[in-house]
Amino acid sequence: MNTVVQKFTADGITVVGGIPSMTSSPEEIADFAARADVLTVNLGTLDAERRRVILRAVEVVNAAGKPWILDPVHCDYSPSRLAFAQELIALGPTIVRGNAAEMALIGSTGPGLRIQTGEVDRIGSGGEGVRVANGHRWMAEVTGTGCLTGGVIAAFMAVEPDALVAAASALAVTGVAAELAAPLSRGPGSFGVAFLDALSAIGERELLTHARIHYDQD
Ligand SMILES: Nc1ncnc2c1ncn2[C@@H]1O[C@H](COP(=O)(O)OP(=O)(O)O)[C@@H](O)[C@H]1O
Ligand SMILES: Cc1ncsc1CCOP(=O)(O)O
Ligand SMILES: [Mg+2]
Repeated sequence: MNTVVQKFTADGITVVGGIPSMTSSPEEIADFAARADVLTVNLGTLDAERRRVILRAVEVVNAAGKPWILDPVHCDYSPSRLAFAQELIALGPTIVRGNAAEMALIGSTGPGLRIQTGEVDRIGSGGEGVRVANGHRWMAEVTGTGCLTGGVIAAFMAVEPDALVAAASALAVTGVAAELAAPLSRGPGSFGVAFLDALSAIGERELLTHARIHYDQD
């Protein structure tokens, strides 16, 4: 996980019932990855040590056959980061999630499920896939909503083996939480707090009435 939005992302995972750990030390990463149900690899504040730690974590979860998600944060600003993201994609992430600018450069995600978030989230590529149309524009004005969304998808992957179902559910839950939080907020600052409150309180009734999930087929 990057160093910028660790707390916000950890809170998002916690309120949906997960147990987050932002571990990045070489001495500990193998033990934490071995214990985890799912790994999130977030490239937001990449450095030489983080690269080594990420490769070790991926090695451990791949050997155990556990799912992992890659967030290629800001790979559109650095050829070196983009190359590392491609190196990781060759190692077989279950999901790659990024914003439109990042995913435009990432291109193919191989067998990994591709997710492009934005005003409408697009899960899958080609003719078949799912669109989730929930969310609020203030999500784009709070740093870390993409990272948090990736963390919530990871939490759902820990309990739902079908990556597409896990991702569509997680994106609907975060998007509906944002829609419920916005009318209670004065702007992006209070929205960030209200969003965590809504995410912790959201239930079946809110989802059934607000979720906008569309399934596209060729
Ligand atoms: N204009 C928007 N309207 C509704 N939801 C949005 C909007 N922009 C982003 N989101 C939501 O915010 C979250 C982060 O998406 P995005 O901004 O694409 O990622 P990142 O923060 O990595 O750039 C996603 O859950 C997405 O659905
Ligand atoms: C600003 C920033 N710089 C390095 S990581 C990061 C957070 C990015 O978060 P998000 O992509 O979810 O807005
Ligand atoms: Mg991002």
